Amino acid sequence: MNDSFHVYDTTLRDGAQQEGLALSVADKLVIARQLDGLGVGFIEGGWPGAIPKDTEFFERARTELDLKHAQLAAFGMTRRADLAAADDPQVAALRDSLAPVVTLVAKAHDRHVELALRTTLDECLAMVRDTVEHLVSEGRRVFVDAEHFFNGYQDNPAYALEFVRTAAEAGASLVALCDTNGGMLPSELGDVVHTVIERTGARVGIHCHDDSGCAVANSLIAIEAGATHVQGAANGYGERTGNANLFTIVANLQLKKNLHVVPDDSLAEMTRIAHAISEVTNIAPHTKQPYVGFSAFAHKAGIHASAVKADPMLYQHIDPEVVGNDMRMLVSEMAGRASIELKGRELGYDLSGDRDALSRITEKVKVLEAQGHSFEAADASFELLILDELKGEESQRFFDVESWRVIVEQRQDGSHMSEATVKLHARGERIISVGEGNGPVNALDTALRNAIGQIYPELAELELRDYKVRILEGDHGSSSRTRVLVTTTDGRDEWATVGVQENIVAASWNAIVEAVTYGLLKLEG
Ligand SMILES: CC(=O)SCCNC(=O)CCNC(=O)[C@H](O)C(C)(C)COP(=O)(O)OP(=O)(O)OC[C@H]1O[C@@H](n2cnc3c(N)ncnc32)[C@H](O)[C@@H]1OP(=O)(O)O
Ligand SMILES: CC(=O)C(=O)O
Repeated sequence: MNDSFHVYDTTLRDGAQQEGLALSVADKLVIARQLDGLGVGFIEGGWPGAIPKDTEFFERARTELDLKHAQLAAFGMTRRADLAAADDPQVAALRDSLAPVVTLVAKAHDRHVELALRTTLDECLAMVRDTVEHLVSEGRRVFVDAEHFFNGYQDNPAYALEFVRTAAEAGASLVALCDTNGGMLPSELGDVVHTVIERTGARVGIHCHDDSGCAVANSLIAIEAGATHVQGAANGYGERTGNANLFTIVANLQLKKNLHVVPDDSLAEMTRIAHAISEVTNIAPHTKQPYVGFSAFAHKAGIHASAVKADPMLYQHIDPEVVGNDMRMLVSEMAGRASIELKGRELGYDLSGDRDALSRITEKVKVLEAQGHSFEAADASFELLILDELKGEESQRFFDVESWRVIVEQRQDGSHMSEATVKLHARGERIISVGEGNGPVNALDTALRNAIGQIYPELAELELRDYKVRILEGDHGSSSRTRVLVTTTDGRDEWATVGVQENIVAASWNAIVEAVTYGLLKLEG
């Protein structure tokens, strides 16, 4: 571990303070392994003694975690006022967690000492001193989180500075200055960090919250001002608007500030790690998250695509591969020929030599988007459109639909049932099939699959995974156009198709027919 600069992760403690986030001990162990894979120096596991799951986490970590890079830190408060550190059960729990590092939180803002702790500034400093000395004498490395440091410094700089000196003199390896309320702006925060280092000589870290939207910027400016330890949480998790996003900080330091804070090959795993952690937290990944978001390198505007075709770096601040992400082209009404060419390449079609086909596809996309289609989230429909242009519609028709109909029935017990009939022609046969379902779309899907399943039994593998409806032109009420997006899977891959019609069932039918056509094309190889 590089001790001259620390990346300290607080996902399992401060990140877990996020509304809607509840981690089991098993979840915490999985996340710790992912963070260790990223190469962070410290993982704050939680607050043993205060939260039973966190006590268990540290117990299980001893046998179940084999960390390669990180050391575990146990978080907790200093001794209570008027209690010896050695006699305080909370302090004992930190010691007994056997974590090599203990991070103590203490109040660096005089107003908090008076109103929340209801003690004197001298007693609060003594609480810091005694607890640090006790834990250091027990062989622990101690970090101190100076809670509300920046607001404290604004109100009473003498006390805030004395707080830092006291912690350092007692043996704390560093004092992390916390923007607990998250309201600081970069220039002011940077000046304070600089002054603290100059006036105390202590090793200083930074811990920021994002209430002013500046947590990452504040962390970076603190590091420029001399902080050598940065705290943050995966995906920016945390109470209120969250903690500083550790992934953004790490990528910025490594790629923009030339600070080698994690191994290069681990940085290339960052997108995967960010998404793996989202899976565990069960919080959908933030698509616009810098560096690791699904949209972080997605290009939509035609002008951008035409420049990206010449050199992707004309519209990207880094090569996405460095952080394990991908560049993506989005096809929409904003596409130009370059967007279509690049998207085609992404899907495995070389359209570069066929300017006419590119123009026709671009035009078709614009017309269909104007009618309500959205190809951005329906790659499979776009691919069928390319194939129509390249091979002709006939070549990819596995079946011709003669007609379909569906009824919805409410029964005496209040339950609903739908029944669909589909008539189609495939391989020279006329097939009539019926399907039942809990709704009209389900019934139609079943009827279609029953019909062509007789000829293409492979179709049994396909499954409707997701179904989204959007009413377009809302001012027309029930006569508005409807866009349906359907996601289908064959158990290995997923693909999305789109259907647009005035009638919601017809829109769904179109999306399903495209989904099945695409599925058959895939199965055909
Ligand atoms: C900025 C941050 O995010 S800090 C981390 C905050 N995280 C958490 O609070 C999560 C875990 N917390 C808990 O489980 C509980 O709050 C506990 C176990 C710590 C304390 O629970 P309780 O004893 O019931 O006290 P309660 O939560 O009501 O109040 C906190 C007490 O700690 C005291 N306290 C707060 N900060 C500190 C500190 N840094 N050092 C010493 N005492 C402190 C308060 O004065 C208050 O004392 P009181 O009980 O005499 O009024
Ligand atoms: C310690 C901490 O989480 C804070 O002050 O924000």
